[in-house]
Amino acid sequence: MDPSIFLPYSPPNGLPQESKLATYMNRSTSTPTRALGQTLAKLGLEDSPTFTKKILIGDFVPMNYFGPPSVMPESPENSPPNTMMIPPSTPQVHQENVGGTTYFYSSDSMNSSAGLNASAGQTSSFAMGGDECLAGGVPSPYATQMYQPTPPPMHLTAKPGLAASFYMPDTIRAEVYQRNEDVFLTTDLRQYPDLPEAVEMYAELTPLESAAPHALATSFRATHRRSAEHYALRRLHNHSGAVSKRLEVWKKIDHPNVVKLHEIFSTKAFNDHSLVLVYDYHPGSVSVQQKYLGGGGGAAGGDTYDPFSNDPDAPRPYTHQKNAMLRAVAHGALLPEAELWSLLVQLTAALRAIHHAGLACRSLEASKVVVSGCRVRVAWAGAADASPAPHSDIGQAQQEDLRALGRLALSLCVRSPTCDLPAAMERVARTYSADLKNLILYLLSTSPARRSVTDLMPMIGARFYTQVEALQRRADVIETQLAREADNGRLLRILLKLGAVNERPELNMDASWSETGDRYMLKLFRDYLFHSVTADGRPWLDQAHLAHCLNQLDAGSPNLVELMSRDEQSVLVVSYAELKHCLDAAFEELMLAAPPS
Ligand SMILES: Nc1ncnc2c1ncn2[C@@H]1O[C@H](COP(=O)(O)OP(=O)(O)OP(=O)(O)O)[C@@H](O)[C@H]1O
Repeated sequence: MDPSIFLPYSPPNGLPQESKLATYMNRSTSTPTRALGQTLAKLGLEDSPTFTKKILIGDFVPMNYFGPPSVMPESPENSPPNTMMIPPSTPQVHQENVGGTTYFYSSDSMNSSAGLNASAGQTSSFAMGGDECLAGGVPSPYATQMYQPTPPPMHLTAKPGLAASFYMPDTIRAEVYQRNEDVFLTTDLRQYPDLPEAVEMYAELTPLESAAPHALATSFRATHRRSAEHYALRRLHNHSGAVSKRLEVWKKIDHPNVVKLHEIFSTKAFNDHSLVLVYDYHPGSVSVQQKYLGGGGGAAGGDTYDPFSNDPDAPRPYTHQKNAMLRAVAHGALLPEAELWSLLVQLTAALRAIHHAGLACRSLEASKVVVSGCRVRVAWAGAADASPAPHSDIGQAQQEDLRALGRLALSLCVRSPTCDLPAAMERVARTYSADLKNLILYLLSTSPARRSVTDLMPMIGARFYTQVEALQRRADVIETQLAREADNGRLLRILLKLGAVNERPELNMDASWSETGDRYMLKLFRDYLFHSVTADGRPWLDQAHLAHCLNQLDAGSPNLVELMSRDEQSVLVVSYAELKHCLDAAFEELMLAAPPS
């Protein structure tokens, strides 16, 4: 921020020279004290016992955190914090002693409309969005993009309310944490003594599956040595000979339902001639096989019957009535139809992209489709194409992809990796809609007529809109949470700055650095934020108040705040704009002294 935007400060007369405030005022040449609202008269600090080292908030307990409509800066970065309020003359600082406490304020500010936001309890808005951001009828572009509304006052003990107002819903958080956790999970690498430390630019190889003897391919999570990004590596063992040119086309496929292929290289790091395909790593992914057809809950988890078992004692599907089917859905044995459509819509979208690129998937099976959250992706895309296959007809392979999708859909319907076709179709007919049955029949068709993935669209029909709607709703929820978290990140950055400045034992051999100049003001502000107490001396913890004050600081609001010295002898009335300037200046000083990163 340009320091010239601040008016020069003329030292007041008669400050108690021994006070820290005087030190501050004498040293600071850039930060004027100004603007005290009418509400000063309401201050109820006279009764403060002088012997206690605490900052009373009594009257400061906010009835409403939003101050009166006030002039907002055009932008915190490039505009003066309150040019519209500051008269062009040098402000005169006055002091007044009330009950042993000295207040400092400027004469010009006596007529200021800016109130002591926290103490006044006024009901108008220090607006946080929309039209409320208008200041004196002038819309502030910065104000309109400021923050989520400050939540109503809530105390740190009120957990349920806090969770709703400040933190993201548990479901989203659990999903995020699960993904974060995934990349920290490590396998006991002693089980893999032959694993190289690094392969080309990839290190920290962690097998994604247990090692199978004589496997033709293995998969790893790895970390890029330069970017530290995680990638999924597919190693094709003993791959000698040419690499298909199709892999270059696969690299160009960038689709949300296809795991992206980035790089292909051969290596001898595994003591053979391996070909390694490098893909995006999607933490928390499990294969459709694992999620729906393998271990875990549901029919495939072993707690339900195999409807197509040859065992004559096994329950036959046709003996079950419709309500038994519905019960099975309710207990997770059968997949709800909506979930099936979601999987199918996403997989047809993937096939559409692959086929339009003139490629074929060739490996659309349950173990090669991965799910993370609601997203379904074709994994190891192109790996089946790694070796050139001169005799393969791509059109034929695409027809086979559609049949593979039909088989996968059928397996999901009956929750079994293998099934007898007529019996499975009968079950689909009894359990699911005719549309789903017809789609599967179409996909499984062996008719010589060439079918295209785009033919599937009319069969999916309105279900496509349901999927779009569901995705949009999810996006809405996530965007709302993102907005909150963006605010939290912003507040964290201010706190980090404050933390770096406050109580710093020394800077550039100056042991009093954090106690003098601009930093003294920041120390008092920190006390006001975190160490306020109630009238009877108990800690006053109100997260909404903290968030509100930090927001005002970040915005450089012209609203005023009272900062009391620890000896309670002085009260400094200062605007958030000034505090912001102090913080920026102090932090810049730190940055200059810090070694280059
Ligand atoms: N891009 C990816 N990001 C994250 N995890 C993935 C990715 N691709 C696959 N996985 C996960 O890696 C695990 C192993 O996949 P892989 O295909 O090697 O399994 P597999 O069934 O053992 O197959 P194969 O026997 O052919 O190696 C699966 O749990 C799968 O969910």
